Amino acid sequence: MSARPQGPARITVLGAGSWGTTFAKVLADAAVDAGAERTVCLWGRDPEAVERMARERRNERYVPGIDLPAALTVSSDLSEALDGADLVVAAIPAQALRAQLEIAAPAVAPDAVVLSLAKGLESSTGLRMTQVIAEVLAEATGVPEQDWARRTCVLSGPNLAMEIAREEPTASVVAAPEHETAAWVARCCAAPYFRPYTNTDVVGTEIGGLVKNVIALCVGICDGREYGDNSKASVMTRGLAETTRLALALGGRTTTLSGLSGMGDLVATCSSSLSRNHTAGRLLGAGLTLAQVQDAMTQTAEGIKSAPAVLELARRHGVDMPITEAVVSVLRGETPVHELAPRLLGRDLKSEGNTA
Ligand SMILES: NC(=O)C1=CN([C@@H]2O[C@H](COP(=O)(O)OP(=O)(O)OC[C@H]3O[C@@H](n4cnc5c(N)ncnc54)[C@H](O)[C@@H]3O)[C@@H](O)[C@H]2O)C=CC1
Ligand SMILES: O=C(CO)COP(=O)(O)O
Repeated sequence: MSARPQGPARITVLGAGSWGTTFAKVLADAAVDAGAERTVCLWGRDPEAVERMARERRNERYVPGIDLPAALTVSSDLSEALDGADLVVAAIPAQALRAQLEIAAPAVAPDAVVLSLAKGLESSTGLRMTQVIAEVLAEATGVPEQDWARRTCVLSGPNLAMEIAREEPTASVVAAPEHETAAWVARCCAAPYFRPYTNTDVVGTEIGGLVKNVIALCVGICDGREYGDNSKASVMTRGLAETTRLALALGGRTTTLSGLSGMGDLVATCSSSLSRNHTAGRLLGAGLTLAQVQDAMTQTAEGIKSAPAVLELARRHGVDMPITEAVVSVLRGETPVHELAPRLLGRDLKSEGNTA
């Protein structure tokens, strides 16, 4: 692929929830900071909500109290939003991405770079989001899937949207199959309060981001049961071990999992009351049923839908993921939350030596 434009570029963010809105702000602030001729458009599917955003210059539902940058435009018209976009950012929840992208695909330029922000597996196929994106765009445009795969990247890291919206200092990772692509995308989103690192490990970066949601559900359950820090640190550490096993089996790298998009994101999500996955777990741990938790949640907790797909993927690759397995069993109503700890601690002792 040739170098992406150093000069003018048009960026479109699809999805005006908490992360899409926040990341659009990052991109717009980054362009102003760099003095670059980049335009950033945020697309949302609800025309009324988008009109309100345009009028009030805020997205009060998802990022309350945050002013949108003057340079950011908003639209609910897909063709207008995507017209001429060099970089298309997908900030749509994992289970909705395929259907939405199928609608958007005819308006996506055949040489665009696509960046996925979602942290989930598609439950019907077990595919990662970069795989879904390449598959859908190949089907719609006739450009071969491997060409889209080369231009499809992921951004992941300890990135709780609300903290970034408040411009609290944060680091992240952009992973792309080719370093040049990752570096271009990183330049597009490097803002005074947001520092992207780059790598070429798309698989490891995606797996770290999506499995930590499942581990955060388990840590949330510990909080709901009022267990202390030993329990939570044990789940986080062993959670990282099983995440790393899965990532390596799929071709990811250990260094990715010990970095920002592995350990970094796990620590942030499992420690924060801002995390929707942690919150969902805490409510389960406090005794709510899954249906009650889902009713109580107003934003996406990806781990709930992704957990069974993660387990299925792990089984297909012969990877042992006991925490994920236990969380899935709780979600299916097979293991009551008070039996989660005995289930995990009562497993056969193995001679794992210093790998633990
Ligand atoms: N909020 C956060 O702190 C972070 C979220 N993420 C990931 O970003 C992805 C998006 O999540 P959030 O923005 O947080 O979710 P959210 O729950 O805040 O918002 C979801 C947005 O997606 C829209 N949406 C839902 N279904 C849609 C469809 N079929 N077509 C178009 N739009 C649709 C909703 O209208 C809403 O605007 C998730 O995969 C999440 O794991 C990643 C890092 C940080
Ligand atoms: O991915 C996130 C932080 O990096 C956000 O986590 P939640 O989706 O659990 O809020």
